[in-house]
Amino acid sequence: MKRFLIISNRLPVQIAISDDNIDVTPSVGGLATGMQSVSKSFKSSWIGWSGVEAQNLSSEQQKKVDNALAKENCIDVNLTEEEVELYYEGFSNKTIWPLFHYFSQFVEYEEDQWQAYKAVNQKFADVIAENMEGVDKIWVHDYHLLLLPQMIKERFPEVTIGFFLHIPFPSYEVFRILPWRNEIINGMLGADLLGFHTFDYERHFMSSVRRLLGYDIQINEISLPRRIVKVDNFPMGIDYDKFHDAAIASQKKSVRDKSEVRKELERYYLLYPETKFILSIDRLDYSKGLINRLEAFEYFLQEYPEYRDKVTLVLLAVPSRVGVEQYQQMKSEVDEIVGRVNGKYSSINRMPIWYFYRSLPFQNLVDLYNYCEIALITPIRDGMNLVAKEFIASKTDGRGVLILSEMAGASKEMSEALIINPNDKAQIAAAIQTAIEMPDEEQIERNTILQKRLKRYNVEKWANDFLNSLEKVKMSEEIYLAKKLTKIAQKSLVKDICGSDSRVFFLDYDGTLTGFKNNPGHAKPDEALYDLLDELDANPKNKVVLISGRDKDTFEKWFGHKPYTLIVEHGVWVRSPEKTWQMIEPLDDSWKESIRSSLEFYVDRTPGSFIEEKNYSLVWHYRKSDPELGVNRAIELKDELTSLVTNLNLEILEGNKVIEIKNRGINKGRAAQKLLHEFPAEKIVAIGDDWTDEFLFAEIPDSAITIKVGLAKTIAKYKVENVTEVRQLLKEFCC
Ligand SMILES: O=P(O)(O)OC[C@H]1O[C@H](O[C@H]2O[C@H](CO)[C@@H](O)[C@H](O)[C@H]2O)[C@H](O)[C@@H](O)[C@@H]1O
Ligand SMILES: O=c1ccn([C@@H]2O[C@H](COP(=O)(O)OP(=O)(O)O)[C@@H](O)[C@H]2O)c(=O)[nH]1
Ligand SMILES: [Mg+2]
Repeated sequence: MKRFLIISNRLPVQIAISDDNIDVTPSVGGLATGMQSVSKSFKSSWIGWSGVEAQNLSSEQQKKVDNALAKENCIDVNLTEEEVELYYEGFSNKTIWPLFHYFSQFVEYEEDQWQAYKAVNQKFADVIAENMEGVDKIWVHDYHLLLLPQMIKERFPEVTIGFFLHIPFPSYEVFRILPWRNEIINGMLGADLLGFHTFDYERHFMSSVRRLLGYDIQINEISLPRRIVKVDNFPMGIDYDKFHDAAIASQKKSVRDKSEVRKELERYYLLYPETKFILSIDRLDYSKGLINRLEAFEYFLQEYPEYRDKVTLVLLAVPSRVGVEQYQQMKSEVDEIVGRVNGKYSSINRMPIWYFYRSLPFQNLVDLYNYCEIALITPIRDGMNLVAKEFIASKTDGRGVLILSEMAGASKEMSEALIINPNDKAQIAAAIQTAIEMPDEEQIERNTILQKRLKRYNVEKWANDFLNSLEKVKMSEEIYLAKKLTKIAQKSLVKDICGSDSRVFFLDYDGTLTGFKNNPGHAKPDEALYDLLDELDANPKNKVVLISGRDKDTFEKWFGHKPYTLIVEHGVWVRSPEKTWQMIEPLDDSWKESIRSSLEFYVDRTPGSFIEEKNYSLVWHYRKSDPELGVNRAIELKDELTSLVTNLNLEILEGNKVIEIKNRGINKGRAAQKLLHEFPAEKIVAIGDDWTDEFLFAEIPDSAITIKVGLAKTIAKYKVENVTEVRQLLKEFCC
């Protein structure tokens, strides 16, 4: 049976060494808690860091660590103290983490941290390489390992790679700040499937790909020169039943078996039955918005004095990344505010904030979720936030109110919560009051909907969805590659062609014989191309037909002196060798003025775009424009032209970053048919890259050898990857 590998910086268990004892404890944080449930239900090994700095270990201890991890199906990537400092605390948590959470003021740009980041990603690739036996799929997680997909793809091109980002992907305007932005995007594009929590993160990523690398994107697929990468959003779920069942079981426990937390909460409640517990749980991280939460709570106590004796904020801050300065600073700030609020609003018996700086075992956590009436979750930015989901799952009688920041990925799926802006103290305070006063029926109504969704789209479903998509990507990749011209097929084509007595070669120009340039006028034929076409044409058995959307004057300039047949403007004009240009059929151009004014309006509003005028068509080019603006404007323009073109008997042709308006019914297929009528040939070859070439493939006889350049969908029989391969093939047809 095939194995698959899960890769993340932090393993689901953490190792602590004291004297000769090895302590294995579950890791804290959404990735580990969520994926832990997943890894148990699949046959997989998990590769990551155990939390121990390797150079402190004797070989005896390392052996013990490895054994302890092996029991959990985990494999250790040793990190040295220096690597932890530069790669984990450094580039991961001082550069990417703050930048991707929009804290650009905290971002460090240190070359040595970047170098360490690359080296550790490579180290992960090495450990993966040692464990590849029987592996056909690898699922890489999170921002520590953004370069890893490409590193694996280079070494193991056959293996299918999925990548999931657990934190936000920022808007391009923020991402572009990073000096190493291109390397990072390219690293991620080594994956076959890229997953994000929300559609917003996905579209931010796509925008960066478009702007930085200029790749073509069709809805959620990116066409790389040799591969397709699929991008989608998969909002991570939780192990719903685990929380829900544990909460039910806990309620049934006898006093003796109850957790300390539960006993404490119950005792307090007996004394002060009017108390509402407001729960706040997260890692102590500036992205989680602890400061603004505490300030909003303080504001609430100040502005709503009637509630002072009726609320207690249970604040659980889990220690995290304590080696990073901002985290240390924040700890002091939190301590200070908690002190201030408690100092100001405590009475002899009551303290408004119960503050814990530690992590709690699962059962205590569930009891907190289950017992506290309100959860106050106010991150400034958060990839997802599983705590919000766990709180709702642990509500056994449907009561409970969730106050959730609109900046958490989870808010996209949890609109039944009270959604707040984490920077708006007054709004948060008002939400606390609403939560306290919310009637039970309303709480139950909201939570029933939330619970149903969380139970259905749980973490297992999330992982299955991701892995199924990964499987499909593999399949569609196979379909894409299915038409790829193999060496064997090529040999037999060449044999076929060379054994025949007459052949016609229909060759598209841009994207087929030459690569694209920003300015179409610069995509001139080079000497090697002239030589190749001359050689092909020299054989009297061959007829070379260049068939293009280009205008007549350009082709006259470039190929007028050559003895090839030229068909231009998608089939308006033909020029046979040693003859003059002829119109294939009579056409009208009186419509141009009315269309031109529409196009000019778009040129004015779309910097970088321009109009190309041909004899019987007008073309709006947007290759040099902002890619997203260009696509949007193209949609608008098409929309605007639709009614105009029908009345004028025109049609719109959408090509590669161009929109062309021309007389209806004129296309390369029709022109090729006419030519074949005059010059029937034993063998017909047609090569093209654009979808306008699909007309050509469709209209010529079924026996023709049709070849698409690139990976896109086609009715052609074969695909080649690029201009170089086209030229190599034509060279072989010179026989
Ligand atoms: O490993 P640490 O440095 O101790 O940090 C803990 C984890 O924090 C981050 O969690 C994120 O993943 C959650 C699940 O997808 C998501 O709900 C949350 O919004 C994210 O912040 C981090 O992404 C993990 O890699 C860390 O292990
Ligand atoms: O003492 C604690 C507090 C929290 N958690 C877990 O830590 C995770 C936090 O994930 P979240 O997505 O909310 O944020 P992250 O810390 O990953 O940014 C949740 O699954 C919690 O159950 C835990 O294991 N022990
Ligand atoms: Mg072309």
